[in-house]
Amino acid sequence: MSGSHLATTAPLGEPDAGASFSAAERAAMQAALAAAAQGPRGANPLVGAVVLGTDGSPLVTGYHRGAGTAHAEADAIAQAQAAGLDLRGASMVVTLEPCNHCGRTGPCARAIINAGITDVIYAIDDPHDPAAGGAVTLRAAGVRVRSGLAADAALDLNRRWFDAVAAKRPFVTLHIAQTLDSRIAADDGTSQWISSPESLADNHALRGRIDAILVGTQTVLVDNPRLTARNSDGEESGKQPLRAVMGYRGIPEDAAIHGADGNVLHLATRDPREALDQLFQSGVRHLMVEGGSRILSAFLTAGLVDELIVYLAPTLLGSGTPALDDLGITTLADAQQWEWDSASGGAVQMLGRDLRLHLRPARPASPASAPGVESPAATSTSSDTTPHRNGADTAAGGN
Ligand SMILES: NC(=O)C1=CN([C@@H]2O[C@H](COP(=O)(O)OP(=O)(O)OC[C@H]3O[C@@H](n4cnc5c(N)ncnc54)[C@H](OP(=O)(O)O)[C@@H]3O)[C@@H](O)[C@H]2O)C=CC1
Ligand SMILES: Nc1c(N[C@@H]2O[C@H](COP(=O)(O)O)[C@@H](O)[C@H]2O)[nH]c(=O)[nH]c1=O
Repeated sequence: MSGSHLATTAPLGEPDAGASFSAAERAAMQAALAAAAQGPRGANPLVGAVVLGTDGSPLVTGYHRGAGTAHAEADAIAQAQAAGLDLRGASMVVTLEPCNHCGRTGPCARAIINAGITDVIYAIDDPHDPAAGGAVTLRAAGVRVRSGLAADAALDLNRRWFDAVAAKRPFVTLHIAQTLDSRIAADDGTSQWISSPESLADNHALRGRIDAILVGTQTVLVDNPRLTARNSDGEESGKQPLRAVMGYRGIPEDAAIHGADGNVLHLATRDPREALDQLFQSGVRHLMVEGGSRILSAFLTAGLVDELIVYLAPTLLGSGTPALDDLGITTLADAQQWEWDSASGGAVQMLGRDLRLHLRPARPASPASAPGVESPAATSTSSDTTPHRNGADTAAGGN
């Protein structure tokens, strides 16, 4: 999965047209998809894996917990080894083709072979060059490999991640900490704090997982923020994100954002795509856009937001800075549509007195999806052998 950084335009491979799957394998794939959804969205795709014993019964379930941690397959194998299970002759059901590269956590194809697993069933291809994919390595070692099971669901789980990688830009999480009446600051510019301590802790945990955090120049001038990841004692904790500021105006020399490490990037642009390009070139694969309203709106208008986290406080201001500026929408038909994202902690969480709302862009509407018109996509269950993504909008990924 750390191979997400290796973008390519190679199309995903075709599913195994003739592959058939047992009821136990189908059930295991559903469990693997559910496990995958427990991971955090970000630089790597969500991936889950279930190991089945020789009698088809599930032995262990693993999933990927984010960049730098064990891949789903390695997580499952480690659990099995910790439990003293012998995996020789076992099957592995996984939501993405096992990786074949040595990232930070070692190639999963090799780990599967070493564990003695003899059957691998995966949903969709690792969109790296297929010739370099884990399936090739597994088959060469005599492992029986089948793919295409629940391909639609597996693709949908990470669809915005696939899009981001194809576009060679970071995965973008948007943060809004707002009042019930959609204000992110009061009329006099005060805003600390609208969020509950629990929401702030959640936000700091997120800051510790991302590669970079971005605000507008106005937020730097008004708030003089540090933008570090800190623990409940206010101390910097763990990995710190690159701090990025977007806008033409310069950053004051004495601004707190410089910090002790000076790990700050001034993006002298008002173009979100240009900002993302510069961040991508700096190695950023997961960006959190923190605000303020004009920056949030610029990314939303450009369609460059993959995940939305709204901390909603039961507070009213009546006036002040609105969460969002103009999105260029003048009629309801052009409204942006979002859907609740049940992955990565769920769609709605209570954080102290706040609600944490988690959303992702709705799937593009098809003409048949108007009210009263039954959409085949909405009514059919996920096909097990539908074609994988077509090559046009796919790129790198990998597990
Ligand atoms: N509650 C919350 O979650 C948060 C609240 N805030 C609050 O938000 C307020 C600031 O919000 P806001 O005034 O909207 O300022 P922003 O922080 O969004 O910064 C706006 C500035 O960014 C530059 N800029 C860069 N790209 C664009 C673009 N595409 N469109 C417009 N401007 C761009 C412009 O400055 P330039 O002339 O330099 O180009 C512009 O003046 C503060 O009061 C702060 O406290 C901020 C973050 C989070
Ligand atoms: N007011 C507000 C937020 N404000 C954001 O936090 C920044 C301050 O960061 P720091 O200096 O590191 O503590 C500020 O500039 C703005 O980006 N965030 C939230 O989660 N909830 C809130 O109520």
